[in-house]
Amino acid sequence: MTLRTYEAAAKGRLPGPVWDFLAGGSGTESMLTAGREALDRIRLRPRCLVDVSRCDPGTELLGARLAAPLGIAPMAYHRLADPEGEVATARAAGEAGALLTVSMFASRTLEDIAAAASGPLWLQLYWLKRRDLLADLVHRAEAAGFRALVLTVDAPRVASRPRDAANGFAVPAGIRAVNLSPEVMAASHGSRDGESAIARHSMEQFDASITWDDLAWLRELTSLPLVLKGVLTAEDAELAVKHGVSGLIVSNHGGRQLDFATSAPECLPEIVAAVDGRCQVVLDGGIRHGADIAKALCMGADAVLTGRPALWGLAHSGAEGVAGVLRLLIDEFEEVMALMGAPTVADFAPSGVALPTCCRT
Ligand SMILES: Cc1cc2nc3c(=O)[nH]c(=O)nc-3n(C[C@H](O)[C@H](O)[C@H](O)COP(=O)(O)O)c2cc1C
Ligand SMILES: CC(C)CC(=O)C(=O)O
Repeated sequence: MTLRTYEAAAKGRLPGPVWDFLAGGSGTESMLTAGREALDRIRLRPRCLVDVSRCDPGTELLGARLAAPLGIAPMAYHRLADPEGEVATARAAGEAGALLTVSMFASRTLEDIAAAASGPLWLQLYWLKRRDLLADLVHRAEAAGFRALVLTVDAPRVASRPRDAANGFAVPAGIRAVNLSPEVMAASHGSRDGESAIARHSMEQFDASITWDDLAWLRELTSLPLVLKGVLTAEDAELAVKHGVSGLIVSNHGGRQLDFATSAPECLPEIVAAVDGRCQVVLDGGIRHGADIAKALCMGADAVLTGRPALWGLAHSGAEGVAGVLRLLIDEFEEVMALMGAPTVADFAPSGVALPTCCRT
């Protein structure tokens, strides 16, 4: 199996509009390829005659032990891909020793997901106008043993996504964001020609007025570490550190938000430099090979997240498929460690990559 096989199988199994929702991007879809192209242009600089008879891909992220610097990005509605949804994903992530970031729009309850998980869980949030619902989710996540909160900051609204608009995409009946009340999620359902219900829902329910000052409200609610997802500039990284965040996820939202943005791998070096070790940094978007993990680590990331490949695995064969996808990435990473002369994650340094000009600070 390769990731391509999982992808082809998922495409074959899922209804067209669901596939388009998973695979699609915003605007001209320029960002579906931009990050990938940047990653491909980064070349690895291996060292030789290093003892790599034992390679250990293990690491720690926000205090949690991981089998490799790898996690699953938050994605809404895993039940679109498999009836067990996030429960299957959590089992697989635990088995592989990978982090799972659960979307606020998960289609299984936080408690069921936590019961199936044997590895660390983070909860992702969009800032809803209904702060009482955010507070409730945060308290439930704490009680269920989630280890961190991820606030997605690149989506004051869901961007225009031509495929979803053309399909009049709506969340199918029978699949729900079960951690939120049906009234608040109603706009996500019910197809209308030429309009994405996901986008309509975000305009109705997301609070687009929040600013850095509002983070204090979230921080006072909980002692869980706060991670911001979607930061793409050194300026915002600096502000995030000043506001006491524990981590940043450098991300273009898988090409689904700002079209023509600088891509996440291009921004990573400037963000790592700005942060200067004051919080952890994770790269997200287009991670499709173990070598991508190595490249991210050399540029100073602590870990990476993969998104769509996990859903391809889930659509292919449920928990087994997700575990297969994670295993592929981790096995490839281990091989890259050996061939790079980097027996531990700490051995990946800036000298391990030749960066194209687009990725230089
Ligand atoms: C179907 C789908 C649903 C997503 N849902 C969310 C979400 O609920 N919250 C969020 O912060 N990001 C969401 N994302 C973005 C991912 O977290 C991640 O940034 C992106 O998928 C990474 O790129 P990749 O798919 O190329 O690995 C979603 C992405 C996809 C493909
Ligand atoms: C339900 C959506 C808001 C989930 C999302 O973030 C996405 O589709 O990119």
